Amino acid sequence: MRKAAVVEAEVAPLDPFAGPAEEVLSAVPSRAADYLELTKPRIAVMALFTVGIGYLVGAGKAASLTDLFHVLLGSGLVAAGGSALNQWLERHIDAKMFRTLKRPLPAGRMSPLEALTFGVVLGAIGLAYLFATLPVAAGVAAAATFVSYVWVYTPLKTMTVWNTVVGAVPGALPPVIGWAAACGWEKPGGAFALFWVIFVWQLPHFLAIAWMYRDDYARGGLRMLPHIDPTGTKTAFVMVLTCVALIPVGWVSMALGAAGWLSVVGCAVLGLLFLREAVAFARRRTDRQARRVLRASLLYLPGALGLVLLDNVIGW
Ligand code: HEM
Ligand SMILES: CC(C)=CCC/C(C)=C/CC/C(C)=C/COP(=O)(O)OP(=O)(O)O
Repeated sequence: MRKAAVVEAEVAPLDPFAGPAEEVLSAVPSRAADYLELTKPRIAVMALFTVGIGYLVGAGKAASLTDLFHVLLGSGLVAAGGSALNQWLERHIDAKMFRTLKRPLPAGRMSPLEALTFGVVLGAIGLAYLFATLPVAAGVAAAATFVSYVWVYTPLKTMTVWNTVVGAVPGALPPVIGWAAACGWEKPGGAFALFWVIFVWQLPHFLAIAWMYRDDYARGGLRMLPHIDPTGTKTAFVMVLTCVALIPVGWVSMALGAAGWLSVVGCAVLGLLFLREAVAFARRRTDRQARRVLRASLLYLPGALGLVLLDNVIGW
């Protein structure tokens, strides 16, 4: 009995914000819940938030609810399809890791063909929808996101610790999809500013996760930085360095025409709060502190991007 309780504790995912959303998910009929799980809904929601910010900042006063709807729907389908294909490709790896073994494929609740079909159909419909309704640049950016996430980043996870830097490219492209939906190929400076914020943000975000699940990743044969850094000093160093790089993002965004003074000050404050958690991790490299860094990352991103949007709305 005691042993079962210990295994259950190991299997349970470390969820920074476990709460009512879990209850809602578990209330959904299991077939639908399996399809939903295949789309990694929480990451998708945050990614769509960044798509929306990209569109609204890019479009400015010319923003239209119709185009916002088109870009969110098309990107949502592409993101969902990409996540399903990521899980299809990694089904054998996911079966070896406690965090992922309850997913529909490793748990045997869904066949690989079903997941593959679901991923291809959603991805294709999403891309076709974006090309049909918005400037071609939006479809191109979404296709680049899809291909680099599924076919470049995912296979690299077992090959090199640099996979995280590669994975940060598709992670940072969603605001570019939004921007491209508004501006096409024009005014790329603002799109670059948003790309940069999210690119850099992902490194401390994921290194916290990689540290918490380092044994699990090793079991799955995935090469993450803690794998070659058992003491955590390198992981902490990169985490601190990338949090420092987040402090001037508001200023860079202003210089590139995507934000104003509110973002300069606000992003610096948010960056310092994030940095404080990373520095605490550098001092005490515990799972508990890594989880605090993850939680800080999940507060930083909506906060910083929300400020950038507010700055733009004030300027309209
Ligand atoms: C290199 C890129 C990234 C990697 C490898 C990564 C990986 C992960 C993993 C493995 C989790 C689950 C943590 C857990 O089970 O406790 C997670 C959580 C999360 N990630 Fe990321 N992520 C990346 C980028 C992003 C991006 C671009 C976004 C959205 C803009 C995002 C949003 C989230 C959110 C909202 C959560 C918390 C929800 C959840 O636990 O499912 N991540 N990330
Ligand atoms: C079109 C559009 C909006 C696309 C979204 C692209 C996006 C948000 C990519 C996320 C990047 C990423 C590497 C996430 C999770 O890692 P993982 O897949 O390694 O996580 P896992 O270990 O849970 O499988």
